[in-house]
Amino acid sequence: MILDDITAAVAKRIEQDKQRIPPEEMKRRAADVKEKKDFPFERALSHPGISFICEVKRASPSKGLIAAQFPYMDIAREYEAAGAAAISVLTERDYFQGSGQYLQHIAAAVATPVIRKDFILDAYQIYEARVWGASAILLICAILEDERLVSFFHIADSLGLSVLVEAHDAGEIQRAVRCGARVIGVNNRNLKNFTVSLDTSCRLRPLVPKECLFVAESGICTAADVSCLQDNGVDAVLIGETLMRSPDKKAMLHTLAGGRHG
Ligand SMILES: O=P(O)(O)OC[C@@H](O)[C@@H](O)c1c[nH]c2ccccc12
Repeated sequence: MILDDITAAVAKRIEQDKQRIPPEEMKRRAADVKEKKDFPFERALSHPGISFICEVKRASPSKGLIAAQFPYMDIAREYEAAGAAAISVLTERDYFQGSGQYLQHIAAAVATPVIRKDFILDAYQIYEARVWGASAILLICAILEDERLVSFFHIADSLGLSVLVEAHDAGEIQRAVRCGARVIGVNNRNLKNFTVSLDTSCRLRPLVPKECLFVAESGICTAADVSCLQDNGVDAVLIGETLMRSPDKKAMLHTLAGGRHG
């Protein structure tokens, strides 16, 4: 299964990274980061109306190479200028052609909160995210048992990092709520077989308490998709491919927002 292949590759990378910067050193560097810990990611998504999390993604296992040209700094600045509430940066190297460097450079250049999009399997990656300047991380229920989900949530929280907890079915939503998540995302893409259905978000929305922010992720292509999700009580949408393939990202974001944005 693809998810197992990805997590195996990520686990290997983590071990290599720990050789370069040992865990104790990474932890120390994270503690030294001076920025305020006031959860800007959550604040940005709390604004009235639907918020857009725009993703910087070069490739994916389901779509292959998405952006042959990848001027990631220009892309991030364009998202910011277009009014993105947050910017998601893929940092997974083997399957998404991402990099921690992309995140580090982008977070240093924009005021918009940045979320580290990766397969977090080890607390080391959470300290790394803080060192790189992220405001939030993704935790995926499907790859973390409860014990790690809870402990990673608390580590991130104590560092001032917001956590987007990703679920794909009712059981995972329950686990996300129980771990204390304040932001819950439903991935419309099934990571086991890559099928996409926006109905997944709409079906699961009522299972998430009103106090939580709800993010619909993946497969969002049109203004009709966005307005349908908004009608179903979604607070924010996470959009990658549609924006990455669009030569004029600002115009595309405006279109997706039904002309009400940017
Ligand atoms: O490109 P899309 O279909 O708009 O999807 C964006 C985002 O939701 C997707 O990249 C994603 C959602 N959850 C993930 C977990 C890991 C890697 C990637 C993802």
